[in-house]
Amino acid sequence: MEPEGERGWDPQPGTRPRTLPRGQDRPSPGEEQEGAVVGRETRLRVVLRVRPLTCTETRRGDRRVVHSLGDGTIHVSAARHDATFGFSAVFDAGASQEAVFEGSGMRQLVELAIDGFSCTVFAFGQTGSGKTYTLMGPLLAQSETQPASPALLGLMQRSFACLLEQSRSRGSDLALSASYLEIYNEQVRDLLSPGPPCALPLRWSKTHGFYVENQLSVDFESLEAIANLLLQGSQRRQTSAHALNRHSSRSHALLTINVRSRAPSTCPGKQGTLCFVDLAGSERVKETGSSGELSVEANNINRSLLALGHCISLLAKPRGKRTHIPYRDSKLTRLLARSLGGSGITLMVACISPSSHCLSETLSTLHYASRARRVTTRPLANRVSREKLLQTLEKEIHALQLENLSLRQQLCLPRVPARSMEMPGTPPREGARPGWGGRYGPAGLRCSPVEGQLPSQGAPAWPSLYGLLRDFVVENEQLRQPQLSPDPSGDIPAGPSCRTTRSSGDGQPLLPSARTPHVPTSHPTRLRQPDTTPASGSRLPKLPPASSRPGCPQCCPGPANATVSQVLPGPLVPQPILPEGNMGVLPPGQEDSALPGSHQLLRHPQAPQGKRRSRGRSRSSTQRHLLPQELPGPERRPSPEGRVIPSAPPWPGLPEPRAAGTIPLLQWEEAPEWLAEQI
Ligand SMILES: Nc1ncnc2c1ncn2[C@@H]1O[C@H](COP(=O)(O)OP(=O)(O)OP(=O)(O)O)[C@@H](O)[C@H]1O
Repeated sequence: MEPEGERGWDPQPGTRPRTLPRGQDRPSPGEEQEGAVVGRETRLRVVLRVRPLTCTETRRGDRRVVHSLGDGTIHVSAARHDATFGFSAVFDAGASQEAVFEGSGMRQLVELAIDGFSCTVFAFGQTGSGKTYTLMGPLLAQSETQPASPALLGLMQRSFACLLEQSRSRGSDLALSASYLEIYNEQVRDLLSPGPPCALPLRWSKTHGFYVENQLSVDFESLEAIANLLLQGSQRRQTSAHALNRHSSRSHALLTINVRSRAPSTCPGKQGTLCFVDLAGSERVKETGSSGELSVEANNINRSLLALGHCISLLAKPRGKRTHIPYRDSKLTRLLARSLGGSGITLMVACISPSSHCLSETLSTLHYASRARRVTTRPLANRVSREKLLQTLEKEIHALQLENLSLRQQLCLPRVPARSMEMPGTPPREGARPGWGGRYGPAGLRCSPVEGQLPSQGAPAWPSLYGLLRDFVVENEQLRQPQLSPDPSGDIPAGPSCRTTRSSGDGQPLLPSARTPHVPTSHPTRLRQPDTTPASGSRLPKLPPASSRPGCPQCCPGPANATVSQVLPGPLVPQPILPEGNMGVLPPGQEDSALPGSHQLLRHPQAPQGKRRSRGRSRSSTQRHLLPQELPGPERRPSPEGRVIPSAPPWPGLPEPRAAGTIPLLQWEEAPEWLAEQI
């Protein structure tokens, strides 16, 4: 029995890292986060899973050389090897998937992610040792013919279910999104974006460490949606058959769930992540019979695992004696930097085969895992304060103004319409129609701060900032439409209120079931616009401000909801996907302001552009958005194939209160008249 404290972060309720009051126990500069911190030195938790002997191993007459002794210890007995290893938990060949989920502490990890921590679980071991099976169940093998039996579902699916269940039972309103990438031959590739895989840049920022630029994030609200994302992303992952595994993963895969709580305006919001890392297995080319491309892959896999092992050995030393940790030696170690040595909470699942044939690899995994148990992190919960959110919104507005201006220049339109460049708080000019300032300022809702100023306590600027932001986004969308997808029918060129998904038949079968329902062309949100062709010849349909779009009484939940959900392309809050080590995800809470250009969320360059879907947040819906590059210079835009389409606005978690009479909520029949008036 190992002493208390040697078991890694304890999965028992009540002994989890505590959240301290703000300002107490300040973290080191690189780790500074908004709001509460924990910062207590916490060991990685390492559990071991032994898979059963495979048919091939049994046929070959291999002997079992590992035996669980109970109480977290395992004994290896072979001719020249006799050793015992201790772990936080050991799951023998007979252990069910459920037992692994419950016994590994995975459930507690999910709760910690909801509490705002950056949590990581990664599986490692030799090829064919059961890593993918432990994390995902027999996902790929069975999906071709039939779905996996519920009893075989892995840690991932069980965690998704637990997350959604917890979210419901706590009554908390969680915004969930997922990103999924692989590191294949030292290239980081997005598994959720459509089209052929292309390498994404892995960058570093002084304040936020390593992050993947332009990674796609997909919102989800149901188990079915996230399970589909997992399945379809995994089908895009590189796999091959070799002598030891018919479905061998040739890349390291990182699936990250961002958990953002929509806290009331008075409290800071929590932003946690839950990252699943399915490492490719180490392999001896002689054993697997790999040659050609397979052996190149094997070399890259082994090299990155070696780099990981090296980092772990150095991290296992006491903090005071640690030298430089060479995270930069591989993409994998860069992305895991935060989980291993930073402020995350990490669970490692070591997987081994019991076969005598795999003895040396098994011993190597066991030594590796034992070392990892000495690694410590200082978990920090991520909080985002109102002030930070306001700053983000202001940056966002500024960026949108610039983008708007640039689009107008490209379209040879009048430089700036008076209303669109007014900042909240700017007094209206004599005789001018109420513009942004008028609609959202004193006469409308509440005063917003001028740039660089934070609102004083009790005078919240959110609604006006959100409204302003949203209107800029809508206007940008309108400006982009004529350039990007002229619609010869004269209909609104698929504005943000009528999104459709790329159908599975258009050569981009990605994630069909994970999306919001298609909005039929007859849906009232699909407005017809008067012809507003400008002198340049481009069509420039004008839409009413976002807030005034009529809702559909049949399928939109309510006026406020309808207004918001039909117009805006993005989800609630900026969802950058960068991280420092933690699976390529920036420490939540730092993301937004951290990244150059991350103030603006863009839909994926390759996203469908012809039609768009309604943003109704149906239970099984997903929305996709992407971290931008810097604004808005043409040289930073993706190629025509992957051009930047309208920015998805950051949508704060709080429902925006609209002052009665400021922006009319119209019945559908009243819309044309109101539109005409506006135009
Ligand atoms: N606990 C288990 N119970 C039953 N079958 C298992 C178990 N673990 C693994 N297997 C089976 O062993 C085979 C190899 O498993 P898996 O693909 O998960 O290995 P892996 O470690 O991910 O390999 P690679 O590194 O090559 O991707 C699969 O056929 C899987 O179904």
